[in-house]
Amino acid sequence: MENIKAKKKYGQNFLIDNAVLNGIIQAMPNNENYLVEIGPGLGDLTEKLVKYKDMTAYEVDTDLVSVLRSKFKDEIDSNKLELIHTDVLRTWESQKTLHEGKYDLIANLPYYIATNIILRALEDANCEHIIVMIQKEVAVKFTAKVNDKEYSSLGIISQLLTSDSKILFDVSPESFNPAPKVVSSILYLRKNMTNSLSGDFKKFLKACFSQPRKKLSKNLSSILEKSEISQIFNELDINDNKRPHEVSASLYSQMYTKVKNGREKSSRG
Ligand SMILES: C[S@@+](CC[C@H](N)C(=O)[O-])C[C@H]1O[C@@H](n2cnc3c(N)ncnc32)[C@H](O)[C@@H]1O
Repeated sequence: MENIKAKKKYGQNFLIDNAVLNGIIQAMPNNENYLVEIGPGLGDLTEKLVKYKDMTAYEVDTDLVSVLRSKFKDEIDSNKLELIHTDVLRTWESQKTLHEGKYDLIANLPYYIATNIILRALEDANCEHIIVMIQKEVAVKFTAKVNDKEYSSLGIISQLLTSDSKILFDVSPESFNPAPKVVSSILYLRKNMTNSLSGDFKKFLKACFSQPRKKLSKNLSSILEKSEISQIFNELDINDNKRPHEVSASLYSQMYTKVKNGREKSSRG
């Protein structure tokens, strides 16, 4: 390693397993989309990706950016690689998308903000595929289906915004330097480009799962009157005994629409 000490605060666990790097390359969708990488690190994945497509890489660490600038001088000079030195979450805050045009996100993500990055990518209208290495535990949540014990708001959001979600393969800690404490997985999400989340849907889900083992109706009582809950459950044929993980993503979406419509009606008087 180029005399660079991994920084914990930036979630730096460098991938050193060539078989895993090749596995990620094989998972790349065969399309005309542009490529975005978050956290190129020492550039081992970048080196393989840039052979296939022009791309942009976002890196927050000043020391790594200078290593990358010299390692990829030719690719940067020929505009095959655009290297942006920034906190990628700031870019999303200021411009809503990481690339003007359809793109796929491929990355070994910094785990301390992995969930946040995936949620931003799911809501970025230009991002079509998300193929990222993250903690297995988080990957399982994004792919969980109704009645799975890991099914929560992440699985619901993922189901509503994607047409395919799966774990491609697991990666053991020894494939990294330094080795993380947990097993990792490559998560694959293909977005349904016509769907989006409305208004405060994420806040609504937070209330629904505030106490995951309690009944959904109990959790909803923190934001709705008892009579509203009964009416909505009746209309959607939801049994009052259901726990939050026993209700489908589509029903959550329909429930939210009813809550929102009810609120709009009452504010109109
Ligand atoms: C798990 S390492 C992956 C490094 C490299 N891609 C690899 O596979 O070996 C995560 C990378 O994300 C970078 N990073 C952490 N937080 C970031 C942020 N907010 N914005 C952009 N990059 C970030 C880290 O500096 C690090 O290079």
